[in-house]
Amino acid sequence: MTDAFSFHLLARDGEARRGEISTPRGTIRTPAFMPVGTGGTVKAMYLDQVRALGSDIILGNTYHLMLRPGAERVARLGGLHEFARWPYPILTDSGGFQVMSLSALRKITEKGVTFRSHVDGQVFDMSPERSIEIQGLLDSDIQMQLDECVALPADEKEIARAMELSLRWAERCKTAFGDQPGKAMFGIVQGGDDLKLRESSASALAAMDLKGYAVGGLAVGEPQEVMLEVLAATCPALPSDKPRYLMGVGTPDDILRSVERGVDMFDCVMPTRAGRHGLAFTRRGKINLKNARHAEDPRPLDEESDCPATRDYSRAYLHHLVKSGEALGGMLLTWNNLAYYQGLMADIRTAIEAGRFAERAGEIREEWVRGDM
Ligand SMILES: CNc1nc2cc3c(=O)[nH]c(N)nc3c(CCc3ccccc3)c2[nH]1
Repeated sequence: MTDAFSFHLLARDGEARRGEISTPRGTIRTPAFMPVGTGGTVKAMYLDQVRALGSDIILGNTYHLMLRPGAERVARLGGLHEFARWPYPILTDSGGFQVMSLSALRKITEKGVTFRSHVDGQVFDMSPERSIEIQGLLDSDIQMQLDECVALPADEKEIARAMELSLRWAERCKTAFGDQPGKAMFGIVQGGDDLKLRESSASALAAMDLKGYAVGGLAVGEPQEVMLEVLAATCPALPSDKPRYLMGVGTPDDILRSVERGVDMFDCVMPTRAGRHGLAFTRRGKINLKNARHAEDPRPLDEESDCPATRDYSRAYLHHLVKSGEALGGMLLTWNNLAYYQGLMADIRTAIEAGRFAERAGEIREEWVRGDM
């Protein structure tokens, strides 16, 4: 255990990196998938199951927690780790993205964002300083700067305005965060699909000498090739000795292609949300358990898995649970999906260590399309 926050590169394979982030609350093996635990819970899971699947870190959400139960209340109850009984690292978002996607009446000025809560209509002001204060009250280990993520398509002037505002907010967040050895504040690269703006955002953030860097403004509906182009232009402009976090990404294929371009950390609601909607990720591709073809299929999702949800329950039973809206359906499929995602990340980490990431990625993709026997 250590009292500092540090990133160590253990191996490289092309642009793909195998690393480790050491924090006082534990080590994060990268490339890492971070399950989304928005309100202090990973939906339909017990956190000790989440841990047992190999999750080194989960995400919390400033926007949701500040509205309910309130950041000061969580602090009075000992912080988010105590509140949710998760003693390992937590990363929290700054709230700006959620304001733009969830709240009504939102106004952005130099000072910050003003918004009306989607819970009870109460109006809130959130400045970069207040966002960092809230993340501190939550006792978050990795805190994100407040930023403005513009919805694409947008014109170049609008993208530039939001990118430059986000840089000024990064400076203010860095000042507000100050010097907290065991914690980190990450900057967020913006710039839409404009590669020049992306490069200037990344370079300006790199000059701030932050402990980590996120690539924001993506996974907002753009085609995969646009995301990949942005990554190819952005990652090289970021320091190679700091972690890179691609926000909101993604499908298994997105993750493989982003690791290939130098990304270390990922978050996505896909495995948990899809699980609650009857969708199972397997190494032979996706299976929609709502489909009637599973009604009498006695096979488990994957007999070779060591996850009980994947190995011990028939597709017929999962189909029945999903069709009848039983809570256990979402629980078992969420368990399966997180097991699949964490298994994929472990597979990726091993392949990079062995210098065979490209080959392994090809084998993984090939198995998806070979389809389900
Ligand atoms: C799904 N796609 C997606 N694209 C994103 C872009 C941004 C962005 O440009 N700026 C910020 N601050 N966050 C973003 C997020 C939210 C990620 C998150 C969710 C929950 C907890 C912790 C973190 C995004 N998510």
